[in-house]
Amino acid sequence: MKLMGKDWGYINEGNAHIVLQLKHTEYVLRIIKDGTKISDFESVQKSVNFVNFVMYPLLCNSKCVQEVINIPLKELDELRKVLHTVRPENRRIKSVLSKYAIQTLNLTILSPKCPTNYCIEIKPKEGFLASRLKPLSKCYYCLKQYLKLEKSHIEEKSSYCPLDLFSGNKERMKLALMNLIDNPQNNLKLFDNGQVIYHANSTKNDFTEIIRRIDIFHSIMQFLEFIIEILLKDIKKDNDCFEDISRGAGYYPLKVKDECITKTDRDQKRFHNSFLYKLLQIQKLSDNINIDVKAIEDEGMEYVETLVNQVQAQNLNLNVDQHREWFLKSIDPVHAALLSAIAKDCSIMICFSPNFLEEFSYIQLGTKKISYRLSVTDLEPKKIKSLLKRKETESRMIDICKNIQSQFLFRIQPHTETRAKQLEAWEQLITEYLKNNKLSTIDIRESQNSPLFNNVSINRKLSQESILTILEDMARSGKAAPVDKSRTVWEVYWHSLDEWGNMMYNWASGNGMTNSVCTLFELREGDNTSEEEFHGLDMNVLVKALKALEAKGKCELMEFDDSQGVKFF
Ligand SMILES: O=P(O)(O)O[C@@H]1[C@@H](OP(=O)(O)O)[C@H](OP(=O)(O)O)[C@H](O)[C@H](OP(=O)(O)O)[C@H]1OP(=O)(O)O
Ligand SMILES: Nc1ncnc2c1ncn2[C@@H]1O[C@H](COP(=O)(O)OP(=O)(O)OP(=O)(O)O)[C@@H](O)[C@H]1O
Repeated sequence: MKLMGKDWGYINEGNAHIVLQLKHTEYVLRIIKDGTKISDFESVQKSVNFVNFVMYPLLCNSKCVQEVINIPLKELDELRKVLHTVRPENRRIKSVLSKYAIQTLNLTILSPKCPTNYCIEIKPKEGFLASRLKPLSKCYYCLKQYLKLEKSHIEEKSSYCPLDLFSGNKERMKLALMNLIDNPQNNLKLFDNGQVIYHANSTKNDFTEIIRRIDIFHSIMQFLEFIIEILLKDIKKDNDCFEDISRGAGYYPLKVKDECITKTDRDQKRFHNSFLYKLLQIQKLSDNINIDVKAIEDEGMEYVETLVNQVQAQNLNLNVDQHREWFLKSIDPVHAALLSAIAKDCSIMICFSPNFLEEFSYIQLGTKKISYRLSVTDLEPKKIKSLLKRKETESRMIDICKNIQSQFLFRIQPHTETRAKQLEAWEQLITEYLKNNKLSTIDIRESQNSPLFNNVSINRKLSQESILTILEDMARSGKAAPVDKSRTVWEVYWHSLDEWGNMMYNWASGNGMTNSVCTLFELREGDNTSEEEFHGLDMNVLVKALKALEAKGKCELMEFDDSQGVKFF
């Protein structure tokens, strides 16, 4: 069948749109999948205006040409039937198509004039560690991998981390892209003249074969350098700046890490005029904004018109730095969070061709000039309720991650580096627990009754043998010592003996107590020390700390008939 008199082909689809290319033209149709609510012309037009006048200018320097098209109902019905056979099964659940479609540039091709067009699509996701996730040191994408695994949406966790891609550090960016190639999921695709040739089920060998077949790059590494160059390029100098990147070679080893690396700023700032940095800035608009989304009652789409009206009434060009900064500062925080949500879910499309075309930017590769265009898709407005959904997803992911982290804690790891991290985590847990409960001893035989070592909520106990391993490790750095020969009862020093001694000495000298005698009872339980950290300290630890102070000549311990005392000098 033809679509509005044109040959067409299926490109791909997401949750909300099916994208069809209109062959021999430079356009695609983004067919809207209708849910319970049928799209009306006015709302589709508002959404298109929002992309044209707000989202696209915020992110790209070129002009966006989206328009609303009316598909004849007869064609739409036929299209639905034909599409059924080409759509992936997991997407077929939504099959009501709107008669209003969005016509826009085909971003998988540079131009229908080029016989060969390639495109890489990257859905980069959130490129920074959101404040709420900092305690876990895991970014949103990496956390969501646990959730996807739990729901069997993926078979294997990806090692891709958006923080690497957005770091501005070229080596880390290569690592990010390599990890995407290894496990692309819905974050990486390659197209050849609009046909997907690399997708979620492809393997790295397929990628090697594709790069060989494309016959532009001499290795995957060189291809990645080409992509990185485009992502970091100063968009203001787009047409006159080119670089020879033909040195690309070598293999960057894939690393496995269990924390997302946040150290980026210095590199990122060097690229403040790049597309990647602009995208990150919009994504970051949501951080540190605490919005009570539940309190917002409307359908949550009014902002679409409000923002377009503001841009038009004030004649703003959001390509221009000053206009953009002013605009972003002046808008409602909820609206800023919505812009951020869109930027966190968009796709970067880089199409390129070995057929040089003057009207496009290019990268010099040895003697070849590779024309390209960088663009973004999926910039449609999101509903306010998607902010709420995200908050809930975050909370679930935090719980899953905490569970996994504590399960990991309960089996002492054999691998030296992992084991060292695990012991460190346990030492911290033990000291904090004892400190909060004003305790100083652990009896290993009774440990199974302690909530510290017996986590009922996840049904995990730490074995007596493992507890001994941890305490022995703490003893090596003077943070614990066995009390008995069988090494079952241990004193744990959440401050070292020296630190305790100094605290008592400072208290005595600060309160005019030097050269006079006070009993250990007064020191430990008297009203004068009730505000001090050593108040209530275990008697054995207190005496040991005073003995260490005595050895330094700063006090003298004394025995009376029925009690002990100390004189500070
Ligand atoms: O927030 P996330 O990470 O769950 O993103 C959703 C995407 O999941 P994924 O990229 O696979 O993690 C999700 O992608 P998929 O459909 O899984 O390919 C959609 O992009 C969804 O957007 P919308 O609600 O349809 O507008 C996205 O939802 P929102 O951007 O509306 O939150
Ligand atoms: N203008 C375009 N030109 C060519 N291909 C496109 C274009 N826009 C989107 N695509 C392709 O179609 C896919 C689906 O489009 P898009 O991401 O816009 O759908 P969506 O349903 O809005 O996504 P989501 O699931 O994130 O809501 C994209 O991942 C991309 O591969």
